Amino acid sequence: AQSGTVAADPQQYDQAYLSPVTIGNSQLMLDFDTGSADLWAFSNETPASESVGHAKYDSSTGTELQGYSWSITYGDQSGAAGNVYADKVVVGGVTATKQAVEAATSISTSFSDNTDSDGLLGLAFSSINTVTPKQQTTFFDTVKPTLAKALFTCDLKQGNAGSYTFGYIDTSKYTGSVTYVPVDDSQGFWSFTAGGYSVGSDNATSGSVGVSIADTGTSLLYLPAAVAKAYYAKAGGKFDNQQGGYTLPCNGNAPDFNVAIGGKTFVVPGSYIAYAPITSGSQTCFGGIQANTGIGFNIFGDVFLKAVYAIFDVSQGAPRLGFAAQ
Ligand SMILES: Cc1cc(CN)n(C)n1
Repeated sequence: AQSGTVAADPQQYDQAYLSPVTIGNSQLMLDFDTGSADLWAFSNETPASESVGHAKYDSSTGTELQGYSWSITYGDQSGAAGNVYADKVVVGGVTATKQAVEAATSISTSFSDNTDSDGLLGLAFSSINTVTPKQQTTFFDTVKPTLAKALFTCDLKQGNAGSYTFGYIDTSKYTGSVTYVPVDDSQGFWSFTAGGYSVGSDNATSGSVGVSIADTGTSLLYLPAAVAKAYYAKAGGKFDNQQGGYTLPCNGNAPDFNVAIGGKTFVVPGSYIAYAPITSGSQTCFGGIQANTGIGFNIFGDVFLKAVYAIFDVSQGAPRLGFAAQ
């Protein structure tokens, strides 16, 4: 049975985390994304003008799936599209001998401009994979039957390298016990229900945060508008239309955000919520908590995930998420 671990290296401001992946004879840095289900990469089929500074997948090592294609648009309106190959993919020593690899033939500018990232490796449920005419499986679903345990874990860190594991839980990565909650995979996401919340030292949580997805591919923590409003009322922040979201002082006094999941309270340090100066050197920071307006559910992105050790577990039959403090 297989198991392995791979580094998750943060980009500036932890905007995304990139991990080394070998596809055929190509080595690329991919953004592991539990909020989508396509493994796609810059490739020899990507226009040279769109792939300056990126490592590319050389599809000559793969077997083309004739007539297959893919096209994806993410929540931030970035997107890509292209052709499909079957090729060998290795992540942290875990090998998928015939993984669907989606070679990009067109890519939006936000991907072309981010030269740290050579593509995405989707870890949501394969039910939302975009390949047509026959949907393909994610890397995790492809290797799942060969893994020691049918699970993967995520240990992201603020401003430091974290890691993903496949097939095992690294008990040295967390403190205390793991709290498991059921996952509703009907929309293809790792969706769970978060409970009460509180701001700052008063850790008696109240209210209900509600339906949420665990999404490593999203940088921030998107919460109900009322919860975001309550947080910034205590944090001395304000909604800034020009910035397109809440901002707050970068002065190190941002209060923690506490949220109950499965009856256990998890703490997001205020320092994670003073996310990044709105412009270089500014004393005003863009907020790591934003309203989920227009999304329809909460997104527990990297601002939350780097405060916990997260276990994405289908070993029990029904999918579940485990969270532990780190
Ligand atoms: C590229 C990308 C991935 C995600 C989250 N799934 N977003 C919002 N953008």
